[in-house]
Amino acid sequence: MPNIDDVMDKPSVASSMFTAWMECNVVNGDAQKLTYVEFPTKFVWKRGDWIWKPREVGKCSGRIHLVSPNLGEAYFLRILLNKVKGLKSFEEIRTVNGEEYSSFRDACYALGLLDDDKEYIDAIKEEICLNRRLFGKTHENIWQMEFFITNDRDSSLQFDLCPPDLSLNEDQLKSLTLFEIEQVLLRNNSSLKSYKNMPFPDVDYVSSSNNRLITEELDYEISVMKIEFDRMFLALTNEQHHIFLDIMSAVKENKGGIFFVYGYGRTGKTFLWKTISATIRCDCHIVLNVASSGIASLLLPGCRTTHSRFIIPFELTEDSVCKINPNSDLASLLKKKPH
Ligand SMILES: Nc1ncnc2c1ncn2[C@@H]1O[C@H](COP(=O)(O)OP(=O)(O)OP(=O)(O)O)[C@@H](O)[C@H]1O
Repeated sequence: MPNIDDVMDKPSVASSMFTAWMECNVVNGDAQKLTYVEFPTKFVWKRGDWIWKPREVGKCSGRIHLVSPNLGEAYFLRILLNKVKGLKSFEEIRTVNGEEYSSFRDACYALGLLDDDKEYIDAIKEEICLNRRLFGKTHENIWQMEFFITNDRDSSLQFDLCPPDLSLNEDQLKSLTLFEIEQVLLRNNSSLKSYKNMPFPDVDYVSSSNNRLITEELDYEISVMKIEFDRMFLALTNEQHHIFLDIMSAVKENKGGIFFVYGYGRTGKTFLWKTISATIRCDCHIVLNVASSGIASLLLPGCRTTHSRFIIPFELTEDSVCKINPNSDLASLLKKKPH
C-alpha cells in the first residue's frame, strides 16, 4: 500500500491542468487574454512538468466537459470558465467587479449571464456543433432557437431519418427536430410531454419526411410559386376563372370530383391547369399531375405519365390493377392527407 505522504507529494495532487492554468495566468500576460477553453490554442500542456508552456507548433482547440444544469455549481462554474479570462484563483472566479460572491451561480447572475436563455441556447449550439446530442433542459424559447439552428442549412446537423439532399419544408423540419429531441429525451427516461408548452412532433410529418416521393412533391419554392400563381390568376379569362373556382371549391371543401375540361387547341387548358396546380402547391399540398404521353407530361411542372405514376400495366385486361405495394412510398404518397 502506498505511503500517504508519497501520495500527497505527487505533483498531480498539488497541480492539475486547471490549477496550473491559474498559476500561468499569474505570470504570463498573454495567458491572461484567454478563457480556459481558448487556452490550448496558444499554450500546450507539459505532462511531465505539470505546467502550461506557450505553444510553438500545431493547432488545438479546447473544450470543457459538458455539465448538466442539474449539477448546480459545477454547471455555473463551466459557464464562467467559458466567459472570463485570466483567472488566478478560485476566489477570483466568483469575483465580479471587485465583489466576491458566495457561489458560482451568483457570480453568473452578477455578470448578467443568466438574464435570458442565452446560456442554454449556447449550450445547445455547442452540442449540435460538437456531438449532435441535444441538451436535456429545454423549454419553448429554447425550442424556437433550437429549431432556428437546425433550420440553418449551413449547419452541420443532418437528420438520421432522411437523406441529406432532400429539402424539407418548415413544418417537416420542425417535426423532425422535435422527433430527434424526443429520441434523446426518451433515452434519458423523459419525454417532450413532460415539458409544459413544448410541442410534440407530428408523426405524419416524420414518416413523410422519410418518403422521397412525398418530399419531392412538396419541394417547390413557395415564394416563386406564389409570384407565378398571381401572374397567371390575374390573366385568367372569364371562362378559365369559372372553371378555376369550380375545381378549387371541390378541392378546398374536400368534396372530390371529376372535371373534364375540353376545348380547341391553344384555348388555355394547360394554362388553367398550371394555375390550379400553383395555388394548391402554394398551400404546401400535393398535386400529382399526370398526362397520357411523355411529350404531354413535359407541358406541366412536376408531371409524369399516368402509367409511370400509378404503375398501370401496359397489357390491360378486365382484371388489371395498378401494381402498388400498400407499404410502398408510392402508396403513402397517394394516401397522404392534406394537413
Ligand atoms: N388567360 C391567359 N392569359 C395569358 N396567356 C394565356 C392564357 N391562356 C392561355 N394562354 C397562353 O396561350 C397559349 C396556349 O395555351 P395552352 O397551352 O394553355 O392551351 P391548350 O388549350 O392547353 O392547348 P393544347 O390543347 O394545344 O395543348 C400558351 O402560350 C398560354 O401561355
